[in-house]
Amino acid sequence: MFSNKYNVDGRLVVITGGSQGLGFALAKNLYLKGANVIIISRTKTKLLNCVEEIKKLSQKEGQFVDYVAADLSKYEECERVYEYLVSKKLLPDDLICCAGIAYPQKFAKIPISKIDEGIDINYKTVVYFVHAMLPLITERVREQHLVLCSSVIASYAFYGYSQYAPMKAAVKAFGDCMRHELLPYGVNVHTVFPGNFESEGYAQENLTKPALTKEIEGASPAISAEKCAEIVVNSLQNGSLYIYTDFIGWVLGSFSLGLNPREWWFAQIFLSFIGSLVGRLVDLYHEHLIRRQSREEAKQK
Ligand SMILES: NC(=O)C1=CN([C@@H]2O[C@H](COP(=O)(O)OP(=O)(O)OC[C@H]3O[C@@H](n4cnc5c(N)ncnc54)[C@H](OP(=O)(O)O)[C@@H]3O)[C@@H](O)[C@H]2O)C=CC1
Ligand SMILES: CCCCCCCCCCCCCCCC(=O)[C@@H](N)CO
Repeated sequence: MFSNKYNVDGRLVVITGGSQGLGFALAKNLYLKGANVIIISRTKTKLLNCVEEIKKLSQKEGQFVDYVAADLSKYEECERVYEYLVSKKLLPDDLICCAGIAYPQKFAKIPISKIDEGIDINYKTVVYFVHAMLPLITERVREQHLVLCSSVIASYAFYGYSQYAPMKAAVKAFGDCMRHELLPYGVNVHTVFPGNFESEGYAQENLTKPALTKEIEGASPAISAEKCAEIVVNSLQNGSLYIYTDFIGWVLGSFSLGLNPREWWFAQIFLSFIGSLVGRLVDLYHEHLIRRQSREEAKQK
């Protein structure tokens, strides 16, 4: 119906988790390309600093940047964002959901509060926020982009990510449902499957991340948040529905194609064949690492 390409200039983009990491990098990237942006997160002081920094990148007269401080894991706060937009007569063109958190640790060592936090921040901020925004999204048929942040972990869940991987798989599934349901309204639903990138959240998660988890995910060296944002925006401009930010993420996504959106048809189909042949061997290698570690731990006792 509408082009699935993304023309940034003059659009109004609302970014959740926009006060740091990927969300903030995306806000700066899009603002530099002429978009108007509204960033949302819980901490007002951080948001105020971000707005000041973004303003310095202004490209033209009247370009707009604003913030809303809200905890989007609470539905009333999502409704407050909706009311703010309506009261200011702001109709977003695009929504980017970046809020997320990981607490990598052996499951037995994860307090229930961290499991709740994983559900709240990775999942509820997405479904509650999109639900509250629906009246604006479905108001009339027009080109819109809904961008959800999942993770490579949704293609391959492994040791240490029990608090996080299920939520990112849920975000992927939610995006797939929305791609169908919002199609009649001109909404392109894009799901991002980032590999590791540097951010405040990434630094925090590394404090609890087991050595084995670090070893397995070493295949995805952290890139800068700015680089990650640039890849995401380029992919949006190319019309990609599933967006990968590094090679290993693209390979793992190709290994699990199923009925998913795909590009480079032959390359990805070839890889999905390779994946069905050798994928289990990769996992068996990781099982070997786990057994080796538990033997070493047993020796030390
Ligand atoms: N960094 C990485 O290696 C990877 C990250 N990802 C995903 O990419 C996304 C961005 O990651 P990253 O930049 O590292 O994240 P950060 O942890 O650095 O930033 C998270 C942002 O979300 C906001 N936020 C947290 N909770 C809420 C809430 N309840 N309501 C509103 N805003 C909230 C935070 O601000 P405040 O605390 O003030 O609310 C902050 O702005 C996340 O979804 C993450 O899971 C995926 C793959 C790899
Ligand atoms: C031939 C194929 C070999 C495959 C080897 C498997 C390697 C797995 C790499 C997965 C990297 C996961 C990065 C995302 C982590 C994330 O989301 C957190 N950092 C959250 O912030």
